[in-house]
Amino acid sequence: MPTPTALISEHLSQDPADWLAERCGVVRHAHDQPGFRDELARAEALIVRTYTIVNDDLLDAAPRLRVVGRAGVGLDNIDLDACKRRGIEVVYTPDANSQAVVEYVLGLMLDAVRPRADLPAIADDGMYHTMRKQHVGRQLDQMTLGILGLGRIGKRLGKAAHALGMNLRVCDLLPEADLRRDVDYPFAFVPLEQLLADADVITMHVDGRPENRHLLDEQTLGHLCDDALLINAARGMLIDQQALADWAKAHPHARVILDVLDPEPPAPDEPLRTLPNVRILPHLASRTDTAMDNMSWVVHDVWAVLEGREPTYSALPD
Ligand SMILES: NC(=O)C1=CN([C@@H]2O[C@H](COP(=O)(O)OP(=O)(O)OC[C@H]3O[C@@H](n4cnc5c(N)ncnc54)[C@H](O)[C@@H]3O)[C@@H](O)[C@H]2O)C=CC1
Ligand SMILES: O=C(O)C(=O)COP(=O)(O)O
Repeated sequence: MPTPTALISEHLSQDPADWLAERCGVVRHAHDQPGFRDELARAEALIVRTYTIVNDDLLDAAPRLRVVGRAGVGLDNIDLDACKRRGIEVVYTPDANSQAVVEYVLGLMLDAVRPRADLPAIADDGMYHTMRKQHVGRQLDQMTLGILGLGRIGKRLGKAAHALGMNLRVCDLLPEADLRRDVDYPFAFVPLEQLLADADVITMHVDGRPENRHLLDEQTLGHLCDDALLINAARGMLIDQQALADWAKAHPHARVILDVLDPEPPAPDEPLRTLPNVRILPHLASRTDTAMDNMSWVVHDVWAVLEGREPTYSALPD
């Protein structure tokens, strides 16, 4: 076969990129830089992460494309139907960053109930004793965790949270029996509204399918406890941000941690930016060296498709 070209439009670790370059042409060109469409016109493979929007408009400019590799998990930036219609395979890396997300969310929870990282250095003995009086935290084993979405990430997080003694509530679209088959720890399976009402900490791990847009809106947010801690490290589009800002303003004892927003980065006038009980983080959940490498090995499946072999992980239904 003539040597195909793979176009890499976002970060990819060096070793996987080198591995692919030993097999085919590799071009790195950022999706938001001039000249991207010219490279796209020559590419048989496109390797993306979160921010390259693969829709009809992009695919119209990619007549030779045979495979899109998503280095990562979320597929909401890729129009799977459009790819399928054109016979373009989509491959991705399920579970490549689950552990990174779990450790990140656990860290956020631990720090929220008992802050350590931001404590000032001890200046004198008076401050030493004052700090001991002031900094009394809470324990996770006294809390209920609501996991919205018991998929790959949610299941691992549930295991860790159970090991720490947390009481678990779970909401998922899948049948309860299917979920229980995959986990060996106890949880209560509840509807969304009950999960929001019962939990001290709510963590979101559902996917960004279009129907999930504004899953948390003014109505559903109204079920949260006044002092809830809400963490979203899944997708920004899951939450109506104006409704969340209104809710956070009205509930000063509640806290919100958002690793993801819609759009990213958030608009300069995004109301959530200025609220003292809202913390915005720049989509960091998957950013460990291990997870970034794991995701980048999507090149294995990209190359499999280019060679006419079955990929290990196809994002397209048969
Ligand atoms: N912030 C970050 O860096 C990262 C974010 N993510 C996001 O996390 C999402 C979840 O990842 P995985 O656990 O691997 O996905 P998954 O597909 O294994 O799990 C998603 C679960 O959510 C459930 N679900 C979907 N819609 C629902 C709804 N409306 N109500 C209740 N349950 C619902 C599904 O049935 C499934 O069990 C990804 O789709 C991605 O968007 C993933 C990795 C890193
Ligand atoms: O895998 C996912 O869904 C992610 O959100 C990972 O984010 P990234 O593409 O590594 O910035």
